[in-house]
Amino acid sequence: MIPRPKPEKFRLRRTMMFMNAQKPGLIKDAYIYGADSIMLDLEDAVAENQKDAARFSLYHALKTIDYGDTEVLVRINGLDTPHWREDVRVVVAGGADGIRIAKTESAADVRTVEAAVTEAEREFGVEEGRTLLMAAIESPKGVLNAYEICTASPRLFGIALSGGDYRKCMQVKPTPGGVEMLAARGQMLIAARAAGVQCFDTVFTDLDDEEGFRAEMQQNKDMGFDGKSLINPRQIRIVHEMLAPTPKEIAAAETLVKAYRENADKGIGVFTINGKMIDIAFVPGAERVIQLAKASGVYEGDL
Ligand SMILES: CC(C)(COP(=O)(O)OP(=O)(O)OC[C@H]1O[C@@H](n2cnc3c(N)ncnc32)[C@H](O)[C@@H]1OP(=O)(O)O)[C@@H](O)C(=O)NCCC(=O)NCCSC(=O)C[C@@](O)(CC(=O)O)C(=O)O
Ligand SMILES: [Mg+2]
Repeated sequence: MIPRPKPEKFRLRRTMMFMNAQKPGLIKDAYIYGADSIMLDLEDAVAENQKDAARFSLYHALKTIDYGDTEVLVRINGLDTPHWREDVRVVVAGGADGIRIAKTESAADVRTVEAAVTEAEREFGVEEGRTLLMAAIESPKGVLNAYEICTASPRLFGIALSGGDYRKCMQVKPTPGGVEMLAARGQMLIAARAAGVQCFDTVFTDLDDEEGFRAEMQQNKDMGFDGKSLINPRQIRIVHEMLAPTPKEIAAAETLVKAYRENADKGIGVFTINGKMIDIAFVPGAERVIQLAKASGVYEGDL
C-alpha cells in the first residue's frame, strides 16, 4: 500500500474532479492534472451491473497508485441502494482520504455512513476518525436540511450542490444565468458558513461551452464557494486561473494583514487604510487571498 499522510479536514479544495472508478485509463494518472481533489466515482458514472467491477478497480488503484498531494475522495452509492455499505468497506480498506455521500437528505444519512465508516476502520485497523466525509446535496429536501447535514459529524468537511439531480427534482433545466439554482446555492452557502464547513458548487457538463463555464465560475466566486466539482481536466486550469488573485489584490491583502498585526501589537483594533476602515473582520478575507496566491504560485511576499 502507498502510505498517505493523515487527511486534513480543512485544506484548499478549489477543484474536485470526478472520474469513473472503473476506468483504469482515467484513474491511473489522474494526479498529473493538478486538481486539488479527485473524486473516484462508484455512483452514477458506473453502470448498475458494473458496481462490483468498479469496486475492484478502485481498491487496486488505492493500493497501488501514489496520488501524492492530490486529495483522494470516493463517491459512494446512495443509502437507498444495496451498494453503499460495501463501497464504504472498500474505501476504508483501500485508505482513501474521504467519502462523498451521494444524495444526502438528512443528518441521519450522514450519521448512518459515519457509523459504517467507524465499523470499517475498526475492521481494517485504520486509525479511528481518519476517513473524512462530505455530503452531496441533490434534492430540495437535502437543501432544506443543509445546516443539520453540515453539523451531523465531526468528520464532515463540507457540502456540495449536485445540479443534475437537483434540477431533475425541481423540474427545471439549466439556464445561462443559473437563476434556477440561486436559492439552493445561497441556502447551502449560508448553512455551510454557519456550521463552519466548506461549500462546493456543482459540475458544468457542457465541455464545449467555455464561456458558459467561466460565467458560472465567476458567479461561484462572487457568491463565495470554496470550490467546484468538475468532470474534465480542461476545467481545472480555468478554475485555478479565475481564483488566482491579481497582483493588486495580493498587495492590498498583504498591506492589510501587516497593518492589522502592527496595530494589534500597539493595542489598536480599528484603523484606516486609504480612508477605509479596517478591523479584525477583514483579516480572514485577506488571509484567504494570500493562501490562494500561494496555491496559485503567484505569491512572492513574506507572509
Ligand atoms: C465527459 C467525459 C466522458 C469526456 O471525455 P473525453 O475523452 O471526450 O474528454 P477529453 O477532454 O477529450 O479528454 C482529454 C483527456 O483527459 C482524460 N480525461 C477526461 N476526463 C477525465 C476525468 N474526469 N478524469 C481524468 N481524466 C480525464 C481523457 O481520458 C483524455 O486523456 P487522453 O486520452 O490520455 O488524452 C469525461 O471527461 C469523463 O468521463 N468525465 C467524468 C464523468 C463522471 O465521472 N461523471 C459522474 C459525475 S457527475 C454526476 O454524477 C452528476 C452529479 O451527481 C454531479 C454533482 O454531484 O455535482 C449531479 O447530480 O449533478
Ligand atoms: Mg447526482
